[in-house]
Amino acid sequence: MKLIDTTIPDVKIVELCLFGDTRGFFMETWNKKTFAGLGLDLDFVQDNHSRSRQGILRGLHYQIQNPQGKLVRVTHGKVFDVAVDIRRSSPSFGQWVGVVLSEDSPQMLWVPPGFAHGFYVMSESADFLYKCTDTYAPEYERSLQWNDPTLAINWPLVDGLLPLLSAKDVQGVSWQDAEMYE
Ligand SMILES: Cc1cn([C@H]2C[C@H](O)[C@@H](COP(=O)(O)OP(=O)(O)O[C@H]3O[C@@H](C)C(=O)[C@@H](O)[C@H]3O)O2)c(=O)[nH]c1=O
Repeated sequence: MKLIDTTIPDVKIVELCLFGDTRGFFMETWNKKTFAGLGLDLDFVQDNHSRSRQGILRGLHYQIQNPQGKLVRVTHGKVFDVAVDIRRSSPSFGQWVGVVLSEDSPQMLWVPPGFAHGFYVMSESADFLYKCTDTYAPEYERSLQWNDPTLAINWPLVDGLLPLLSAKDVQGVSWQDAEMYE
């Protein structure tokens, strides 16, 4: 297992060790000690699994209190996964990282607390799994507009079609009006 840097130092791609044989493959996807050895000393308290069809965009979400760090991966399909730094005090405040995660590549993404997170489904459908460092707190949940012009995220939209959003995400707040972390 190793970490790969992204353009935002706190966001890491986690490259997994995949052992393939005639039966298929095996890989460790979470090992507290190994992660601590890589500098990510994490305590997870919730695991989530969502399934979405092509063109769905979930996000960009964050909790203004009880921020969640998320270790995310895709077990079926392909998504474009995005983390936006919304910590005012951070040198990378307002920057975003986009990474393609798919069933074909043994990679996960570490999205630390203090980031808004979202993903867009590029394949026919996708299964998205993630571990969280804090529990779901809907009263603190916020949705940041996926297509805010200040962020200008380069979503790889299939056939250039607008993504499908939840009612909540349609009401996403602009970068200008969004509550941020200090
Ligand atoms: C996120 C979440 C949702 N739910 C419920 C609330 C609701 O009825 C249903 C669907 O919730 P949502 O529409 O918020 O699900 P979704 O849009 O998939 O929300 C997720 O999006 C991605 C991008 C993230 O980063 C996650 O942290 C989370 O915010 O599931 C829980 O019970 N626990 C949870 O942790």
